[in-house]
Formats: sequence, structure tokens, C-alpha cells
Amino acid sequence: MNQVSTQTLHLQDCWRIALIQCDIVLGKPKVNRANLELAMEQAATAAEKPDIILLPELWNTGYALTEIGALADPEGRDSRKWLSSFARRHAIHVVGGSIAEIREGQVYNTMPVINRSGEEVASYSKIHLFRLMEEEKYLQPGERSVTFELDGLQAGAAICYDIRFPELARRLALQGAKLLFVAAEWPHPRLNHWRMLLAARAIENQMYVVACNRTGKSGSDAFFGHSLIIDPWGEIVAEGGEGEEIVTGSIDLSLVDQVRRQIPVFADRRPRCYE
Ligand SMILES: NC(=O)CCC(=O)C(=O)O
Repeated sequence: MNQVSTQTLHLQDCWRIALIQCDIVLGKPKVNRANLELAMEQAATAAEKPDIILLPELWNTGYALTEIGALADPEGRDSRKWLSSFARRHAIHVVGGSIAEIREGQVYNTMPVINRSGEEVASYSKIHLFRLMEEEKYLQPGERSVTFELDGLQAGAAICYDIRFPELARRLALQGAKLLFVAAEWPHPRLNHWRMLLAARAIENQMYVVACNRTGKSGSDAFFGHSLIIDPWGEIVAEGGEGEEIVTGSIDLSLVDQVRRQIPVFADRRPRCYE
């Protein structure tokens, strides 16, 4: 009896997540995919197999923006095919960080989400382009927010700079997301912003925030890792260091409902006063 109820809880509420916190070689999609594949295989075959793998932002090209038109994956086809075959082979959901993809002559910073059967369940293109890294000069912004479902887990998508816009995460929460996936290339000296903004999004929306940041240097930018899993109470479940590593942690979705019952923020909102 005990065994049955534990198993039911696992299937419905508890998920193990692995974040691939890796370096990215500027402008070398083939090298990056090969490196990522090694790390993803390692994560997938670990003693405690993850249910979901999350990748960092622009893992195919990095910020090779001056050559991005030539380097971007046409329609994201090859990247999606590869992610899909990995997801199916290991029966693991893959929240694919983001890739530079080119569609109708425009380059987007896009997160493909592939379920464990290898099907694409969502695709989100970064809405807020980051001027400090000149994204707005070379990339086209996405135009819509995206929520998706993975075996009953309701989640939302965000890419890096997006986390500075609380209205995006709030909208995703209002649309049912209990977890926010964030892919990032976030550099020094803004580690404090990264940690605080992610915690704020988790606390204010009473949702899990799962964020994967790259490591390594690119031009003048030094990326600090510190990938994070934060629970809906704002507590840190797992946090990476500054180097390459696979950051893992388990989440229990029943905590989202528990926190939302304890402090009923969503019931207490008064949108007509501020929207
Ligand atoms: N890749 C990004 O969007 C970086 C965002 C960032 O560093 C920030 O401070 O915001």
C-alpha cells in the first residue's frame, strides 16, 4: 500500500531535473553540439536518471552575432531533429535551452521543447532582446509568450533578459504554469541580479524557477554559471558553481499548491487597480 502511494506521488508530483551548465564555443555549432551531447549522455545515464534536461541559451552559436545569419540553423531543423532523437532514445523531456534559428531571412533566439517521445510540444522565441549584447541589431524578437505541458507538468518559457520583466512570468503563471524554465547566457558583474531576479519570480508567482546559465568566456563577457533550481517559497533547491557541471535537483509540484493555499496571492490580486 505504502509503495503504491509513493509511486503515484512520484509520477504526479515529483520530477528530477538536470541542468547542463556548459561552456559554449563562439560560432562553432558542430563543436558545441558534440560537447553538449557528451554532457547530456552523462546526465541521462546517471544513477538517478532525470525526467527533464534543460540546456543554456544560444548553445549552437553563442553570441556570434556578426555572423549569425550564416551560422543560424535553418528553421532550427537540425537542432530539433537531434534533440528529438536524444529525447526519444532516453525517454527524457528536453527543454532545449535556445538556438539561433533562421526563418524567412530573420534570426530568432528560440527555445524548442521536446517531450520524451521526441515530439516538439512548444517553441518560444525570446521576446525581450538584450541591447547590452546588441541582440536587437541582429535578431528578431518573438511576439508571444508560451506555456506548455510535459506529462501533466504545466510550465512556461523564458530566455535570459526576459526575467527582468515580471509581467511575462506573471502572465505565464496566470495561464497555469507551475514552473518557469529559463535558458541563459548571463555574465559578470550581474550575478546578484541573476540570483535575486530568479528568486523574485519564484516568490511572487509561487512557482518553481529552473534556470540554466552557461559558463566560460566570450570576448569581454565572463559567464558565471550558477544555474539554479528555486522552489515556490524562494528556497534554493540546487545551485551550480562557476565551472562546467551538471546541476541536478528534485522538485515536488504539490509544494506549489501548498504555498498558493498558504498565501493566496492569486486570489488576492486586484488587477483592475493596476492593469
Ligand atoms: N543574454 C541575455 O539576455 C543577458 C541578460 C543579462 O545579462 C542581464 O543582465 O539582463
